[in-house]
Formats: sequence, structure tokens, C-alpha cells
Amino acid sequence: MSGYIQEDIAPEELAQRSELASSIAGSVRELIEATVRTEVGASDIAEARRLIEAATEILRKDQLPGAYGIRFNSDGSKRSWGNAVLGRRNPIAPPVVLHHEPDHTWTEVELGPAYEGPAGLVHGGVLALILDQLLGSTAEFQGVPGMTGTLNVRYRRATPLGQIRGEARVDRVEGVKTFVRGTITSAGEVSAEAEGIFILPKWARGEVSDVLRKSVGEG
Ligand SMILES: CCCCCCCCCCCC(=O)SCCNC(=O)CCNC(=O)[C@H](O)C(C)(C)COP(=O)(O)OP(=O)(O)OC[C@H]1O[C@@H](n2cnc3c(N)ncnc32)[C@H](O)[C@@H]1OP(=O)(O)O
Repeated sequence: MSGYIQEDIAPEELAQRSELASSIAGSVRELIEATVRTEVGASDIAEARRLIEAATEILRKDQLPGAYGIRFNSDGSKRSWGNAVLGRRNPIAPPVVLHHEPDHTWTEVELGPAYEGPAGLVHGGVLALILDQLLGSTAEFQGVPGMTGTLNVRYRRATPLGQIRGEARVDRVEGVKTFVRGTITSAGEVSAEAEGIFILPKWARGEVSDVLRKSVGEG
């Protein structure tokens, strides 16, 4: 399967790249939020655009041929820095940082104005996005990975912008299908709940799935 890349990067070098990735994505995330909230006039917008275009040109000096993909390192670690939810190099990602406990996975993340749907509330699609990744990564961490086959989300109450907590656990495994349940909690109350069926695709059954099961890390 293309997009899965094996690398051999020394730990110090990896740590440095990781720091660089987080720093540039953090700056652009700030820029996104500032763009959503700005009230400045035409001349400030024109000046800001000039600077943003200059920054884009600098980043374009050296680019990957396509998407970041999923990268496995020789030390057994794994990176999905372009991932839309977790990607530390992706300013669109909140980013979500997952904490894996023996029987469940959780995250706490701040969702600001860039994630708005209804006024002052988190967009339902953003919650589904986060739940998809949270539930999928939970299955993966438990050694029963798969692609999302089905994701059902029940929005029980509105989720205000701000801090949310996500939690998920594997409910059961039936052959190549892993059933995972999860919740989004906001201000101490469950605002959304989900059940996902994650299916190990045909191409990943056998040897490939051993590699996927053994790799650890982000994404
Ligand atoms: C790999 C590591 C990744 C690791 C990735 C970890 C990160 C996850 C987080 C990110 C999640 C995503 O965004 S994933 C991206 C969004 N999802 C996708 O793009 C998936 C697109 N769909 C597919 O690729 C495929 O349709 C699959 C993989 C879902 C299933 O195809 P398949 O591999 O041919 O499966 P197949 O043998 O036919 O069926 C196996 C069993 O699953 C059932 N089944 C088939 N499709 C579905 C379905 N949509 N919902 C429910 N159940 C289904 C069948 O009835 C059968 O049940 P039985 O007869 O055995 O009872």
C-alpha cells in the first residue's frame, strides 16, 4: 500500500524535526485563528497577504512530492504528521494528543473559533472527525486496527467551543471487525457518543497487519 514509508532517522534528528514541525504548525494555527477573528481593514489585509505569500514561498523551496503519509522509523516508532486530527505538522489538526491507557484511550483538546459550526458551538463534523480518529486509534493501540467501515455519532447536546474530553474503548472484536465506543464530554457532560466498526482491509491481513500491530506512536 503506497504512502506507508519506512525510514531510519536517529533519535536526536527525529526530536529536532518534531520540534520544527510543531513550531511551524503552531504558528499557522495561530494565523488561522487570527484570520477567523480579524476585523482589520483592506490595507492590513493586503499587507498580511503579502507576508503570508512570502512565507508560503519559503516553505515551497523544499517540499515532499505529495502527502506526508505514515512513516515507520527503525526504532519501531510511527509518525502521521500530516494527519487531519493528530498531525503535528498539520495546522488544520487541533492537534489531538492521544493518551493510551491499558483499557481505554483519552484526549483533552481545546477547540477554538476555527472549529465553529452553530454560533459558539463546535461543528458536528469536527466532532465526528475527532471521534473517528480517537476510536480508530483506540482499536489500533489495542492491537486490532482497521479502517473505518461505519461510524455512528449521536449528538446528545450542543458542545460549546473550548475544552473537550474524548474517551474510547474497544467494545468487542468479531473476526476482522473491531467495535469501538466513545464519547465527547464538555463541561462535565457527555455531548456526543459514537460507535465505530473498524475493519482490517484485505490488503492488510497477514504480514502487513503484524507490522501495523507492532508499530507504536503518533497516529
Ligand atoms: C489497516 C490499518 C489502518 C490503521 C488506521 C488506524 C487509524 C484509524 C483512524 C482513521 C480512520 C479513517 O479515517 S479510515 C478512512 C475512512 N474509511 C475508509 O476509507 C474505508 C473505505 N472502505 C474500505 O476500504 C473497505 O470497504 C473496508 C476496509 C471497510 C472493508 O472492505 P474489505 O476489506 O474488502 O472487507 P470485507 O472482507 O468485504 O468485509 C469484512 C467484514 O466487514 C463487513 N463490512 C464490510 N464493510 C463494512 C462497513 N462499511 N461497515 C460495517 N461492516 C462492513 C463485512 O460484512 C464482513 O463481515 P463478516 O462477513 O466478516 O462478518
